[in-house]
Amino acid sequence: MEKRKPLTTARLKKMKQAGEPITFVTAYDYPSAKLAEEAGIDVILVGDSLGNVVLGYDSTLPVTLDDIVYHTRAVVRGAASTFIVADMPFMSYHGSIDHTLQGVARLMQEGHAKAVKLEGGAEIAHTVEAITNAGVPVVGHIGLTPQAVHQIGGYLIQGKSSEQAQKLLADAKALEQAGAFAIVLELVTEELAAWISKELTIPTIGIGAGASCDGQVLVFHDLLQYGSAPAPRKFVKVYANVGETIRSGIAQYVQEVKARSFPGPEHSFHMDDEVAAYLYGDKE
Ligand SMILES: Nc1nc(=O)c2c([nH]1)NC[C@@H]1CN(c3ccc(C(=O)N[C@@H](CCC(=O)O)C(=O)O)cc3)CN21
Ligand SMILES: CC(C)C(=O)C(=O)O
Repeated sequence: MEKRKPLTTARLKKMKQAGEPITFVTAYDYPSAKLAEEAGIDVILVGDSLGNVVLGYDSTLPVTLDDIVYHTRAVVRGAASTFIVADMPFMSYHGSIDHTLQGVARLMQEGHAKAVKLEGGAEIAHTVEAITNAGVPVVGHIGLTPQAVHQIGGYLIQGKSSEQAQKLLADAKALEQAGAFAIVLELVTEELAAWISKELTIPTIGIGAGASCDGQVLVFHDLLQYGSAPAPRKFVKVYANVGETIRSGIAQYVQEVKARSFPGPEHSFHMDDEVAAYLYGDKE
């Protein structure tokens, strides 16, 4: 495969200016990251959707900083040439700035991420600014912010009214002003995403936000139907059915072991004939 130039935050801004779509996908371990890199993805996000799709929780709230560090390390080993963003988990950036920066430091120094992502708008702009001032690139995330699911009252589309839409635009601008180099727009209308994308100089990365965003992001397990993810949501397109491939592969293995057709002679190791003959008592 052709070697690509390493991606930078400056290059992402140029891609927006040039109208070149930016591709993000989540990944959480070595093989998924390696495959994403080989497939030519621009950016890998070690999202806290980890909690849902890999750890089996029913929300992202139980995910810890340790979880993200551990998985980010594995992703970096699998995709050493890809720009990797690590999610700041629930409650890891709402205490003191010192506490927040300690968490950011762990994601960068132990996880080897190149950037971090935080959910929230104008109310966290000062935090985004402090992280940026420490030399760490930040991705914002507005619209549906799953860490606030209990406040929002569900995984609902955001920004449908004109007041909400104006607030989300103001949030996006506050994040840009605070130094964010990209903003994820999650589950907002296509119209609002188009408006925000036009008003910002930094790229917008949409998930359930329509085609006018500067880039797109999907959860690995959703687009590949890998594992126990529920029926695909409206904003997901299924590109492969890895879960079915895995299930049928294991089912065939089970069936062949039960039938004693695996392992076959070609999978087995053998002694020299004389040694075998000796052991079987054919000693004369
Ligand atoms: N597997 C997975 N994929 C994701 O995209 C994802 C996660 N997990 N976990 C963290 C958040 C939660 N997300 C979600 C979860 C549910 C809906 C959902 O059910 N949406 C409805 C629309 C709701 C409405 O009409 O307002 C849908 O049908 O798409 C959307 C995003 C996105 N993120
Ligand atoms: C869905 C994406 C944007 C995310 O935040 C995650 O994977 O946690």
